[in-house]
Amino acid sequence: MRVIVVGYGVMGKKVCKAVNEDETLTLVAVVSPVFDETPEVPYYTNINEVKEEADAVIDFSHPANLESIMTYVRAHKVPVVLATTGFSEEQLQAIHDLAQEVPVFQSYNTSYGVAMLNKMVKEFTQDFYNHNFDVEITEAHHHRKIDAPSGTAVMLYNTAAQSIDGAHPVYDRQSKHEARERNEIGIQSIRAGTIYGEHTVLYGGDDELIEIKHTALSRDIFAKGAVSALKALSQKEVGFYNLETLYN
Ligand SMILES: NC(=O)C1=CN([C@@H]2O[C@H](COP(=O)(O)OP(=O)(O)OC[C@H]3O[C@@H](n4cnc5c(N)ncnc54)[C@H](OP(=O)(O)O)[C@@H]3O)[C@@H](O)[C@H]2O)C=CC1
Ligand SMILES: O=C(O)C1=N[C@H](C(=O)O)C[C@H](O)C1
Repeated sequence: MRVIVVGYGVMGKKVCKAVNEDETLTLVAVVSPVFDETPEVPYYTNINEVKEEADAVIDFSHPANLESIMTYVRAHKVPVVLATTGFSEEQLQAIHDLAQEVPVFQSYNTSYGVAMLNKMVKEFTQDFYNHNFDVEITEAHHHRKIDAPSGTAVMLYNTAAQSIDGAHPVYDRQSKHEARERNEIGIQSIRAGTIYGEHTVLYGGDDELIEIKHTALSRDIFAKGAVSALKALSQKEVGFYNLETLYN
């Protein structure tokens, strides 16, 4: 399968390496507004200018690229893995609309461990909540990260919120000065140093706490997860897939 990688930042470069290491995949071009080093394959600032033939696209870049990526995959009828974070509600709707035309995989985290964490949150939140536990989410990332909360924290919030009537996120306690409501889910972001990504879901009850935490020890988990997702996606019909539905 011939692959275009959109994004040539920290993750884009990792994904190029993961594509090159897979004997069933060929990297044909990379796309980024700026190249701080010269890629070994043809490179472009806009995906719609790519001249090489391609069978799939992987995106680890910025939400500003979504429209041009959608134009490309619609025109070429190829599957796309969208791993960028920070999409708006309108963009997420547009991604679901796109999935009526081509196979689309979208996930704010492509690691196996976070998929399992999300599964646990789906399974346990209702019971904890019914037993008067509060739910709080904390995420920590490197100081380069521009979006907050992290996409993964948004995903974990959405999963937990399914089990809590009237759930709503609270990002800022400093302007509130009120005791927390039962059905709120606090989401806190830390940005420091070179942290690859940490996500903790805290269930806090009377005199007891349970924390479920995922720590990324390398970015390879995201790059390899995206490559695996692409390979699985290439076998799928047109539609929308995430980590919960792709491997079923
Ligand atoms: N789903 C997952 O598992 C994971 C997702 N991510 C997400 O992947 C994305 C990339 O992360 P990372 O590689 O660390 O980030 P980097 O900042 O290192 O790279 C971002 C890439 O996007 C480009 N870009 C930045 N701003 C714009 C813009 N306004 N318009 C067009 N292109 C732009 C950058 O170009 P330039 O160099 O010129 O700025 C670069 O090519 C983020 O959204 C991150 O949250 C990260 C890890 C795992
Ligand atoms: O920007 C990052 O680095 C990461 N972003 C993703 C997110 O926003 O959840 C996934 C991972 O935690 C790394």
